[in-house]
Amino acid sequence: MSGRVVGVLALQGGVAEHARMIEALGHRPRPVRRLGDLEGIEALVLPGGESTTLHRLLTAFDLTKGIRDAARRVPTLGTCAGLILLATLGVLDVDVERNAFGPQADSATARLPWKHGSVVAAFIRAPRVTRVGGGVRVCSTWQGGGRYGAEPAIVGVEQGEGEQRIIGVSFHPELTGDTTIHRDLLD
Ligand SMILES: NC(=O)CC[C@H](N)C(=O)O
Repeated sequence: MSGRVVGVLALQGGVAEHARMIEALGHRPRPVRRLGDLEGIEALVLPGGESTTLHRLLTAFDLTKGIRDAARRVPTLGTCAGLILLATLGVLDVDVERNAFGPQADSATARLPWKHGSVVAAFIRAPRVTRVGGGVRVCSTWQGGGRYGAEPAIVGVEQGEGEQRIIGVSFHPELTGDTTIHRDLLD
């Protein structure tokens, strides 16, 4: 067996899509539903969903501290509501505004810059980043069709190096079939 064991928070939201993408890249997804599931993981993904629900479930399943500790220990990706979790758990030094690009009906797909390349991104009731801390690098911005402000919004960030890297994106890379973000996290 090769590849990384990748914990995927599996309380609610787009779990299966992330698991499929992780597997397609030669890694081993492991659903995380209880504290013991975090043992031995070599990367962590927090999928999108509904962040209020996810917070409640993290509390109900007694996973808040475990997820916070794991995110500081292994490369971690949060997508959409997962990005909101990373911000509110205090592990990614950003502030976010929820539902910053309108309702479900305004869902959109766009090709965005990602570091030296690009990524095809799906936005579904997506948040945007309103503040980045000193150690946070902006990797993606989106004009959002110009409807949600004159300035491009920050929709992809990265903090830290190596195993302590944390990537947060407003969008759903797992829904477009574009593996750029997952490869960046895992390779
Ligand atoms: N697609 C998503 O993850 C949506 C996030 C959701 N709007 C929230 O604020 O929790």
